[in-house]
Amino acid sequence: MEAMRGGCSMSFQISTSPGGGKPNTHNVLVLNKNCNNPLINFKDICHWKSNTVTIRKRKCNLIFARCCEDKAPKLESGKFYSCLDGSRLLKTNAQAVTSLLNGRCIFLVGMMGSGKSTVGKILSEALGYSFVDSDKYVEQAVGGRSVTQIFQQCGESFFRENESEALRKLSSVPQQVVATGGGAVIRPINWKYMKQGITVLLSVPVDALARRIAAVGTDSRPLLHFDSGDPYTKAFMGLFTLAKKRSEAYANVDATVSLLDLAVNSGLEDISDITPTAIAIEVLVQIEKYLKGNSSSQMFP
Ligand SMILES: Nc1ncnc2c1ncn2[C@@H]1O[C@H](COP(=O)(O)OP(=O)(O)OP(=O)(O)O)[C@@H](O)[C@H]1O
Ligand SMILES: O=C(O)C1=C[C@@H](O)[C@@H](O)[C@H](O)C1
Repeated sequence: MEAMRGGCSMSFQISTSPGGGKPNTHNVLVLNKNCNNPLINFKDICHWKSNTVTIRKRKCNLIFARCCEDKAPKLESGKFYSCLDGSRLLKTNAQAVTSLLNGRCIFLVGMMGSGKSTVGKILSEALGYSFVDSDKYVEQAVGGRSVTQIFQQCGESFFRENESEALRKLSSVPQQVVATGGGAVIRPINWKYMKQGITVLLSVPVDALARRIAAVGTDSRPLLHFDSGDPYTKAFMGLFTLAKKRSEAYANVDATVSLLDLAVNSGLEDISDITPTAIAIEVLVQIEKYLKGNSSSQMFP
């Protein structure tokens, strides 16, 4: 029992059934993390066993404990990301993926507001990569005009030409995380450029996208400019139509991070409870899965 004292900040109920033939006891998995906020009162534990295991290349002390029924912690299983120290987990995952990437870029794709820039910045920092926002790259390339101004003054096809040119140039530079524009997926030539690296889709339900965009307004999103409706309705209507049109194009990605799946697997009811760091970690997990299952991983380019 001394080994646990001053130890566990995180605990996990892995079984709600009575444990090991002892009535009124529950099996509990405790992750020992050297902090002074135990979720289980040690006097409630009637039996325990400790084991060191490696989870995603990180050594953890797992303690399988059995405690009285009404004293079992009320946490649901699967809350790894919210419980573990996110930034350390991010670093560990980034280290594992860096060597597999061999300098290849990551192209984050997804609808407007899906979090490509927010998550991309976190990822780039963890990997020691540069971060580039393709919309901002285009804005600079055409003399500092905003995306909205480009759409209004020169039309969408002019913007798309410049977007393709930006992706062509970006695809020849190693070690970058690129947040692509939401519509980058619609031109086949862009896939040729993006496939020089690893493409990852951030899949977010339209309702959540509309809420995020409505919170900051639709001014900077020319494809969501409608005459009538409140900001949420305008955003929802436009995003719904675009998402439907683009669903096949988005399916070309190498890996997908679905916020709905992530919420379910983490035991969260609301996807807005998933932090950008947790999403960045999941991007790395999915990239690792993709690269390990893909024997054609080569050195950049
Ligand atoms: N995980 C998240 N939870 C809640 N809000 C988020 C999350 N990620 C991003 N946001 C918010 O959503 C909005 C859009 O995020 P961001 O700019 O990163 O998306 P994007 O995919 O790069 O958009 P665009 O393609 O239009 O540039 C921002 O206000 C951001 O703060
Ligand atoms: O979804 C889209 O087509 C767009 C998304 C933005 O990132 C910008 O690239 C532009 O507003 C168009």
